[in-house]
Amino acid sequence: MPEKVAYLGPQGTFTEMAAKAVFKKEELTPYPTIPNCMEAVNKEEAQYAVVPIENAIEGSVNLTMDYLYHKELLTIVGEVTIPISQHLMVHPNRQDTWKDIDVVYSHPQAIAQSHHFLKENFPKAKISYTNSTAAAAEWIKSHPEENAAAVGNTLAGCKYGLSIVEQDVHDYQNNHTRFVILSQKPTDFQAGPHERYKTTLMITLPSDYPGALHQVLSAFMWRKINMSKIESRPTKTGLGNYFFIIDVDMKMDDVLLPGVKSELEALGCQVNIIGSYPCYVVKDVLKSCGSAV
Ligand SMILES: O=C(O)C(=O)C[C@]1(C(=O)O)C=C[C@@H](O)C=C1
Repeated sequence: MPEKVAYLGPQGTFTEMAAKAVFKKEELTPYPTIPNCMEAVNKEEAQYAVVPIENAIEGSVNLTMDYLYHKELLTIVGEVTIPISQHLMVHPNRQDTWKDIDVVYSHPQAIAQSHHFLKENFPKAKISYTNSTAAAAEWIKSHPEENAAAVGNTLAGCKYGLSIVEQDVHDYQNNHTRFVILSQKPTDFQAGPHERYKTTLMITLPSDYPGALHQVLSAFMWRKINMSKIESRPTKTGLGNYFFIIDVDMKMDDVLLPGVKSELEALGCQVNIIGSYPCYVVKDVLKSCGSAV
């Protein structure tokens, strides 16, 4: 039976590009928001969800992090990293007058990645946030009367018949986003050759005391486990209360990571291992229409 995969839509998002790298096109179903994608898996409407988790310029996608911790107890079964190029796109009617636009639509991550470009070129334009870059492109297509542009990718430009008037408007090169594949239960997800394995832990400290974080880190350090990411997020229970998200460069094993977990639990920490998964890296994404539409 084919899988059903919920991804942040509509068609033409970066998330769709990431999802297509590991799933068949027919398996993909767009959902309007990141929480909707995650809920779809929890309600068993879909077996998997693909959602963004971190961008190289703007950092973590907090909505995904927070939903994983506070709302939807899902497992990360895979990761896909793709290159990100943001373009400025207008309705074809505005191809020659785009320099006069007074509204720019896009997802907050895309706007933040293109902040300097927008400030330099459209200092007076109003910024209007959408649930995704493709939602911005779809809006421009259906509102030719608006003097507006969208920031998004080539796939969306092609799908919604927009004119790309300025390419690569993101402020820093080497722009990449990591996406996670989520499922209800750990599964042995495989989609061809992967680059490496990672394991993600969410750790809540019992209370704030001197050296607490140092103790947590030392449980990894003396076992020589390499961390590829550590980040704190508020537990939403009061100022100064955080949980930590830690990615380590290894597959779940029977000795080292269970050892870390018991050591930290003995210190009063709450430790959730939210996935041990293969990481896929996509080198090239769509650069011109052709197969996109
Ligand atoms: O809006 C999209 O196209 C998305 O897939 C979301 C998203 C994100 O949330 O980071 C994905 C990649 C880009 O960094 C910009 C936006």
